[in-house]
Amino acid sequence: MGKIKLALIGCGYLNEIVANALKDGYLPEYELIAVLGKDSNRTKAFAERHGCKACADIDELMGMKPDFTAEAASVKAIQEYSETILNGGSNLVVLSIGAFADREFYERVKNTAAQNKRRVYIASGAVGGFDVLRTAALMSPITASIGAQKAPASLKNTPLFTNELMDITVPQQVFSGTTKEAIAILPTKVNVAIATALASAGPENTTMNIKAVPGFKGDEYKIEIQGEEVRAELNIYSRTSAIAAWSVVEVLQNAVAPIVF
Ligand SMILES: NC(=O)C1=CN([C@@H]2O[C@H](COP(=O)(O)OP(=O)(O)OC[C@H]3O[C@@H](n4cnc5c(N)ncnc54)[C@H](OP(=O)(O)O)[C@@H]3O)[C@@H](O)[C@H]2O)C=CC1
Ligand SMILES: O=C([O-])CC(=O)C(=O)O
Repeated sequence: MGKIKLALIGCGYLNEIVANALKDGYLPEYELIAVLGKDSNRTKAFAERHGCKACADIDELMGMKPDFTAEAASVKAIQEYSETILNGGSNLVVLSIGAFADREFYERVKNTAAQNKRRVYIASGAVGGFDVLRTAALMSPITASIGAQKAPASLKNTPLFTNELMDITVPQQVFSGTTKEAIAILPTKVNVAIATALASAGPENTTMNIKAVPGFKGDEYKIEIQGEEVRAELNIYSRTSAIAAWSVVEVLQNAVAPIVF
């Protein structure tokens, strides 16, 4: 039997890790066939490094008939391409989960996947524990929250950044609200919050707070849920966002594994 055809959307930091993991033998069932980026030179360079086709647009990518398409690009990419990917007969692995904060879009993508007998896989990204969140939410209504610690500099080029943040000497809360409000202002920083919310109390009902912590390196998330019988607290620290790429590798392994987690 031939290998499962994998296409990638995004040719940046995370998909470089995914493509290297494939090269290093973590995904022996798959072959990388194509990549779609934004900048054509970067896309071509990535394709050359990894021995696959550089595609200029989503139609060219889908023309390669991928079985799985893994996204590490942007919320906009998921908004623009998801339905084309599913209608084209590919499963979809998503990291820019923030796109699904929009209920109507989420339902549309869900229906498109079902109609095409394909699946959308929500990668655990920089957090995890979605199994326990989903299980608890089945048993009773739950409350859910996610707290994030980030370095002040990591908030640059976002509405939460002020120059004063670079001089703080104690942690400072910079955001408090719902996960839906958080992703609207931080589309590249809190996809984890929407993934957590979709697995628990929903984007409108899951609360989020973000603290800027001086001298902090990496990201730390604390997820807390409370149901009638189940309480869970999950703390996930990652020094870099590489964990998100490896979570895609884990999804791809799980999708073809005889024993499924
Ligand atoms: N769920 C999670 O836990 C996490 C999710 N993420 C998400 O993953 C995304 C990728 O992260 P990372 O690899 O570090 O980012 P990079 O900026 O390194 O790479 C992003 C890549 O996607 C490409 N891209 C962006 N928009 C589009 C588009 N519309 N169509 C095609 N290609 C596109 C970029 O192209 P170009 O180079 O031309 O700009 C670039 O190649 C982030 O934007 C973030 O939203 C990140 C970390 C954790
Ligand atoms: O890397 C992280 O910690 C999380 C992130 O960017 C996201 O959720 O979009």
